[in-house]
Parts: sequence; structure tokens; C-alpha cells
Amino acid sequence: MSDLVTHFIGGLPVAEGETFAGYDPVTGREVRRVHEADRSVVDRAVSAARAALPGWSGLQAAERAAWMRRLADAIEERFEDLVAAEIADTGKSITQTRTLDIPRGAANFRSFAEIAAQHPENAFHLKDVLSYTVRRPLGVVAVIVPWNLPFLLATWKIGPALVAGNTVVVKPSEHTPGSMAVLAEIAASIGLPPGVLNVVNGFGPGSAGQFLVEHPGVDAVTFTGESRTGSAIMKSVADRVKPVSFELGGKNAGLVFADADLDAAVEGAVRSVFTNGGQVCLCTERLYVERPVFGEFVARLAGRARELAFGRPQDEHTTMMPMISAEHRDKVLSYYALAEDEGAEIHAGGGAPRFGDDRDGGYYVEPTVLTGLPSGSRVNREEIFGPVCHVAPFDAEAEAVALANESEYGLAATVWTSSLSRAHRVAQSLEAGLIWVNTWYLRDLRTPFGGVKLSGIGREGGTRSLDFYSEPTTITIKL
Ligand SMILES: NC(=O)c1ccc[n+]([C@@H]2O[C@H](COP(=O)([O-])OP(=O)(O)OC[C@H]3O[C@@H](n4cnc5c(N)ncnc54)[C@H](O)[C@@H]3O)[C@@H](O)[C@H]2O)c1
Ligand SMILES: O=C/C=C/C=C(\O)C(=O)O
Repeated sequence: MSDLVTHFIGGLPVAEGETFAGYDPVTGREVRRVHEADRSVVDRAVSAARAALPGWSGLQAAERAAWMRRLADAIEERFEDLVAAEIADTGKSITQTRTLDIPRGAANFRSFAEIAAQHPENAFHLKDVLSYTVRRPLGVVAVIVPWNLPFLLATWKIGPALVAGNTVVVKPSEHTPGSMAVLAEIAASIGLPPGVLNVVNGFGPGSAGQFLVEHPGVDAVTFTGESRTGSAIMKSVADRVKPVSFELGGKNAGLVFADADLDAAVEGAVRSVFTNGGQVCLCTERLYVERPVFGEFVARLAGRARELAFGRPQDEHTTMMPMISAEHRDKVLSYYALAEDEGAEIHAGGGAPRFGDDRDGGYYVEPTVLTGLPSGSRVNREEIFGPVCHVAPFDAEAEAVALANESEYGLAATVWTSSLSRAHRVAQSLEAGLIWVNTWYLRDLRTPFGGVKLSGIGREGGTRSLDFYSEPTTITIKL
């Protein structure tokens, strides 16, 4: 990946604006410079998207779907370049990047090509009245995404936005511009009409992110990131009442009942707590385990945490990655220290590893398993977004559900039980948008995705994405 990242506007790279540093999370070394978009660059991107809108929205949905399939094919042709870009930005393992992050990018475009093709319109016919619905795109959509799954999350939004007839201006995280730079090259290489996809780089407040959401030429905002950022964006767009789709933070609970397959529950918890270094909004940070199996579960989970491999990203056996930045590493470590100060028992981790090589300059923390804190503690209330969980015992199902629901967030939850009736009963009692039973992060892209409470506004996924990215018009004709 280039060591100078530009914007992409109207089908062309734009190397304008001050540059800021990009760092390798493995070593902490500066490895790239990134152009920061000022208001004028953002304005040009929005104008390019506006200029492309009539031609793009004027295509048949099937023609736009064909473009999505071309993008997916081209992603697969540039697969290793995308893998390299994502690893360079995040330090994540090549195994995860090759099996999740980049394949989901192609899948996102393909899925929404098919969903758009099958999306039925409504028509209602009474005796002498015919009512039918047509859908119109929103217009120019701002796509603002975070650093944890950069390519997956950006394409999750770009796909449905484009197939619905919108044009987009994407603002990737300041930490992870690389894979969007490659997607821009891909779009140009297949001749995607200029201005349909635009990418501007920069930060949030007082930078490209804020300039974009506030721009009068932006018709809607789709955002994934922290809840407090969602709140700030909501304030930015309130005066112009722009539609928003928010996928925000979480403090996800996992419930393990004594009748669960404990092997599966332990391995499931290893995945749901430590995948991507715990830097997934769906990760489990609070586990509640029925008392008869609590001791065994904690001991086994802590043992597996200590087995996670701190290899380099290119090592296929690596299973533990660095945090995205020194600031985020320090935030996670501050919660480890807080847990210790509040009297937690630390069963694994609790600090930062030392390697005796250049990785000591990186942003690594130890995978950590805690017990002994009250449900109201900050460690159990606040999103940490790292490889850490707190485990507490419970004695009754109703108590477990109450503990899980004792949160300002409501994104995801996992339930581990062998009882079918309990699985349905508990899943329907949990205040979250996404519940997994005896598994975690198993995705059908046709299903609604999103959270309740501080975890978000709206749902994307399947036809729900098309419902957000287009406006239905109902036409009624007297026959
Ligand atoms: N619900 C989900 O699907 C989901 C998925 C991934 C991450 N997240 C959440 O994202 C957070 C971690 O990501 P992050 O640190 O990048 O989040 P963040 O909110 O700090 O930043 C996300 C994006 O928003 C931009 N931004 C920040 N302030 C802005 C503003 N005022 N106006 C416009 N843009 C602004 C940033 O530059 C970045 O591109 C965690 O809270 C995690 O839970 C949620
Ligand atoms: O970190 C959050 C992960 C979000 C995942 C998705 O939006 C998805 O799998 O479509």
C-alpha cells in the first residue's frame, strides 16, 4: 500500500490538503502519511457525488446490481492487495483478514445486488383504485465508518447505498484509510462512473467527518462508531433533519447455563471475547455463568486466554492482535488498572506483554479474564472495546436476564444452553438487537442488523438496508 494516501473524487485521486501520520500498530512506527480533507475538498467530493446522481439513479436497478457484481469480482482480483492494506492499518492477523474482513467485502456487494433484484414493490388494487409504491434514492449519502473492521463495515454500507441509486462520499477512520484507497483504485479500474464512489480522509470533529455530515449537499448519513459520536453527528444534522442510520457501541452480555455444552460455551466465549483483539462491537465483555459451572468455566476460559498467540500479522497462527492506537491501548489498560483497584480477581492477563523486539513499540495488551466486580462497576457498565471480559455467577434464569439487561447498551448477546425452550424464552427477553444461541457472529446478510438503547438507531441488512437507502412514494390512481 502507498505510503501516501490521497482522497478519491470524481473518479480521480486527489492529493490535496495537509497530511497526517499513519502508524503501524505492531511496532508503533509511522509508516504512511494521509491527506486530510478540508472543507473545500469535502465540498468537491459532495459536488462530484451530486453530479453523478442523475446518471447513476437513472440506471435500472438491475444495471446497478451488475456494477455491484463487477465490484465484487474486482475485489477478488485485488484480494491480496486489500489483505495487505487492512493488515498494514490494523495489525490484525492474515488468517482473520483472509477469512473475514476482505471476503465479507465482496459478499456485501454481491448480497445487495441479489437483494435489490428480489426486492418486491407493493401494489394494492381495490375495486376502482390502484395504489402502488415506487422507490427513490435518498441522494448523496455520507458513509462514516470506524477502524475495527474497516473494509467490512464500509462495504456493508456502500453496497446497499449504491444499489439503491444513491452516490456516496466515504470517510474511513483516520486510523485505517488503506482498504478504501484500494477500493477507489478498483472502482476506477472497472470504470465505475466518476462521482458514484468518493473517498475523503481525515478526522471527525473539526475535520472531514464533521464537514461531511454538516454539508448541505449531503442528504443522509450512515454511521458506525461510538455512541457519543453518533450523538454528536445527530446534533450536526438536526437542523436539516437528515435521515441517519447508526450502528453504535455495545457492552454485550453472554449467558452460560449449567445445561450448556461447556466445551462449546468456552470456545464460543474465546471467539466472542477475543476475536479481532476484542475490537468488534459484537464482542462479549460481560459473561454470566450459572453457579454450578462457574468455577470450571472461568478456569477454562482463562487457560484459553493464556494460549492465544501474539505472533506477527503475517504468521497464520497468530490469534491476538494489537490495539489500533497507543491511545486505545492506554484506554484498555486503564480499565485493567481500574478493575484491579476495584478489587477484581485477575485470572488471565491484566497488563501489556513484553516481546523483547520491535513489537514492544506496538499497541499490544494481554487478553484478560476478570471476576469479582459488582454489576454496577464501571468495568461492567462502560464499553472497553478490548480483549477483556468480566465473568459473574448467577443462580436463576430471571436473575441472569436481569443482569444482562442492566446496561445502557443493547447491541448483541449470546445464550449457551441445551434447552430449546430456555433458548427461545431467554433470547426473547434480552434487550438487544442481535441474539446468538450456541454460536456467535454467525451472519445471514438478509437479516436486520443493529442495536437498541445507546447501541444505535435503525437497522441495516437485507431489505432493511434498501428501506433506509431509498424513499418509497405511494401513488394511488382512481381507475
Ligand atoms: N454497532 C456496530 O456495528 C459497530 C461496529 C464497529 C464499531 N462500533 C463502535 O465504534 C467504536 C470504535 O470505533 P471508533 O473509535 O472509530 O469510533 P469513533 O466514533 O471514534 O469514530 C468512528 C468514525 O467517525 C468519525 N467521527 C468521529 N467524530 C465525528 C464527528 N463529530 N462527525 C463526523 N464524523 C466523526 C471518525 O473519524 C471515524 O471515521 C466502538 O464504540 C464500537 O463499539 C460499532
Ligand atoms: O464491530 C462491529 C461489527 C459489525 C458487523 C457487521 O456490521 C456485519 O457483520 O455486517
